[in-house]
Amino acid sequence: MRDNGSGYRSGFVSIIGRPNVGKSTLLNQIIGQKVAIMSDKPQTTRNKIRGVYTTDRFQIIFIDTPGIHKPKHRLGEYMVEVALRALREVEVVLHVVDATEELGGGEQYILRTLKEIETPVFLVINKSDQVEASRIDQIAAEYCRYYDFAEVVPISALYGDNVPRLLELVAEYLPEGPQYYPPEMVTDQPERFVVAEIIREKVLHLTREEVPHSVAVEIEQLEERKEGLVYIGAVIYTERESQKGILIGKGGRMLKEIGQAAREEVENLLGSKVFLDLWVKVKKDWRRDEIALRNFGYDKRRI
Ligand SMILES: Nc1nc2c(ncn2[C@@H]2O[C@H](COP(=O)(O)OP(=O)(O)OP(=O)(O)O)[C@@H](O)[C@H]2O)c(=O)[nH]1
Repeated sequence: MRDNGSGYRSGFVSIIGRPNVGKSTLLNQIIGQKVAIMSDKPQTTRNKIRGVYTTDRFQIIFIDTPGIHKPKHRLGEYMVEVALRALREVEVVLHVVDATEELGGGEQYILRTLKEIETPVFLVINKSDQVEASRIDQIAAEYCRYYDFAEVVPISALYGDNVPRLLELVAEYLPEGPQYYPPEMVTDQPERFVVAEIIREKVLHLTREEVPHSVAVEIEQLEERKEGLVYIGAVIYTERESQKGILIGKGGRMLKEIGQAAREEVENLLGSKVFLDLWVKVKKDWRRDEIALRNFGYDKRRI
């Protein structure tokens, strides 16, 4: 770890934006490996650090902060407050918008709410590969009518266009600080954890209602069996027998679908063929069980 005073800069950055604007794609482009899990269901991410980007001059730690959504009920208002508090604690907020979408009411709500924080907010206009260059200026002007952005940066998260420039700009806003994490570390989530998250993501995508949030995944084994083939033994835990039934599905169809989708993605992550051995077990009320929570990686002491 470097000391203060060396000119080294470091700090925490949050990526926010409406669903589907490309937040996960951006993070993956920056970190260069799949670390963020993508899902269309809220509260997918339970762990805080999503990625670390290190150079010899600066280190940016991307952390997860809840997004701002128009509250539909009292709890919603509370959640907006939680989100704002989190955004006040970072050095820079990257507000990602989709260049192919019109600036709608949901977006205006976010921009109004952001006025309650002092943190510098960048307008990151994503999917610039999809529109004419002249359109970018129009979009920038439209958004800047609602909010005084610290910087406006058009990018293509998918192709990486202008992403290095974005990172350099972020670095200018970071205070002098230590290198919190070793340079080779891109996430505080070990490989097993990322694999477990991928499986959990598939469960979230493919199941409904009460099942998703009662699920935890444990990787019991992850080892290279022979050249280019990795064996992974994983258990999906649920809280009730009925949920187990849903996860397995008729004739095992659901479990097969989950396994297939997860396997393809894990193969991309690990860069090798994968044999994914997936099991479903019931661990009654695991969410209220401290030891089970710790075993699944939700350790309060590490947060
Ligand atoms: N053409 C183009 N497509 C992009 C770009 N960035 C993201 N996408 C696509 O947009 C879709 C949504 O991207 P995600 O990264 O999942 O979006 P997100 O904001 O993380 O979405 P949520 O997890 O729902 O909040 C995906 O199909 C991406 O491939 C881009 O720069 N150009």
